[in-house]
Amino acid sequence: MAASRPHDLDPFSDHAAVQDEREAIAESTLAVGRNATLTLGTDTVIVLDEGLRKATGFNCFGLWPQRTTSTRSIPYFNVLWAEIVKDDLTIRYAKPESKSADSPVHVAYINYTLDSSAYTQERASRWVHRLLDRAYGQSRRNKRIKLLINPFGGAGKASKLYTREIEPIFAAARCEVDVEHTTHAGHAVEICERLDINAYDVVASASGDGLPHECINGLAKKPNAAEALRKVAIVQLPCGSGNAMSWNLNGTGECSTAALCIVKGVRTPLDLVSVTQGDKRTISFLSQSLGIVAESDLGTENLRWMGGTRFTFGFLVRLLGKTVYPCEIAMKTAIDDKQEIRRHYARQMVRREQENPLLQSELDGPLDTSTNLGLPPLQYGTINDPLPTDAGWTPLTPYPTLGNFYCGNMTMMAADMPFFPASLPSDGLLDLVTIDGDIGRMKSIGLLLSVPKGTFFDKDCVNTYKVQAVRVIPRYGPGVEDAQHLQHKKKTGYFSVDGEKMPFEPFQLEVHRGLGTVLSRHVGRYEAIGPKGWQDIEVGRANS
Ligand SMILES: Nc1ncnc2c1ncn2[C@@H]1O[C@H](COP(=O)(O)OP(=O)(O)OP(=O)(O)O)[C@@H](O)[C@H]1O
Repeated sequence: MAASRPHDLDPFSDHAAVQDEREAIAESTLAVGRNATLTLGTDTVIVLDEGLRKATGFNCFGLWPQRTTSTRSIPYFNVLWAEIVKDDLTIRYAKPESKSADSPVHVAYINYTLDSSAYTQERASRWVHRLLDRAYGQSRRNKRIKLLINPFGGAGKASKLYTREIEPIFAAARCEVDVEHTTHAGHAVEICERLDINAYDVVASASGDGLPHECINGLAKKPNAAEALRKVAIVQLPCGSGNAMSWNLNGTGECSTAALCIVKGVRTPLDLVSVTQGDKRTISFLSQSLGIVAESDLGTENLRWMGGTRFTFGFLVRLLGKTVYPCEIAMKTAIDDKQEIRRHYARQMVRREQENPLLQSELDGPLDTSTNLGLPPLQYGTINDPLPTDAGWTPLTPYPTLGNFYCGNMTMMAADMPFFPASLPSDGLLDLVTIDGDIGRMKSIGLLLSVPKGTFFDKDCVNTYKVQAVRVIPRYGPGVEDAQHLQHKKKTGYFSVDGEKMPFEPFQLEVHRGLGTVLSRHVGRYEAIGPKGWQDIEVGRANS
């Protein structure tokens, strides 16, 4: 039989390769006691242990104990750490509390005593090495984390959530954590402005999206801002009400699962946006809104007692009132057609697949040293400069019946709120949506309901663009006489950046490709499904 032929007689057999493969298989399994083995599988560690086979009751005749399985598999993603101390091999892992996709996790472990022979110890130590290689892949081990807790975040629960759900995961993963509580608004900006960027890999905020926004702006104030934003990854442990950063990068609103995702997170460059107003430059990572979204959030602070429903309530009140927010808008547009936006998304996703095995240093690209590592200069000037006339800029155009101006740099604005399905972390483009405020009421309500269903992008009344820069001049609010004739003259206005209230005055946005760094579950993409139909678009692999 061919299978039993010695390999040296088989002209098609590569003896060395077969031998290597046999050794690899033998090396991947470790005997840990008389009745137990640990095997490095494709995606999981397989634990085969007769001791796991427990009697759990009796069969229908009540005679024989029923047996459970003697195997268990632990996904590499969930393995937090493995080590041998004296003769004890311990693997600590994050165990989901239920089978639901967004289940919280808690730390669990398996432990075996090895025989103390030099041979076993050496083999086991090699095996642990290989397990950790697989468990961490491209992700950095023993991350050094500066952890900021907003004690008022998440209705005051952030400190408790940290102690109960987050700290045990970081401790089990052997991360070095330096905790600091913020004592006032703007404290995270001060901490990050002073941060020693060589001492930490990550700044994590146990908070809503407000603290990550402050952290980015703190790093942006350093004289070596570009270097700091490149070196230190900004992440969120979801303790607020929206938690968009965590939903986009880790696909979870659970603190413990987010902690696991940070332990295993890979560095991903993130586009950041400069917002100029007057003489001030603010950096944004998530969204910029004017009109109905900004007002539903910032204009309903007096309704905080309503919890999360205050946003929907504010939205409906303004929709039903057909509120309009007249503005003048000029934009530097890159793509203004929905099918082209889908094609762009498909191309970028193919590119991500191809670049996945690349080293992180290659993914980041070279750092621009022409600015002495400070913030990049503004290519289109500030709001105070004359409107650029470069190709691609539209003239300043009146939008007399605008209902919503909404720019997004991430897909999800909160759980079940995929307002920007085509957004990508580092395509160098912002996703802009404009909607008229005078559309019919039924249409408006349908629009609101279409967001969680994922059909918002395809609605005819939703205008979508990919832009590099935008200038907006509100023509409503205090001191604007020409708003008088409008159906609902507004006494004031709201402009929101990353959910934070900004002065209500003209502004200009400019995106900086990959200026920031975050940790994500998958290299270079969000945990989102993308605009409907993008998978059906053929994009050439070679020229993608
Ligand atoms: N000790 C503190 N006292 C008062 N304000 C603080 C303190 N620490 C942080 N802040 C401010 O709280 C604001 C909101 O924080 P954050 O977004 O993290 O939490 P949240 O409001 O619970 O979440 P969400 O924005 O999702 O509702 C931030 O802008 C920050 O400046």
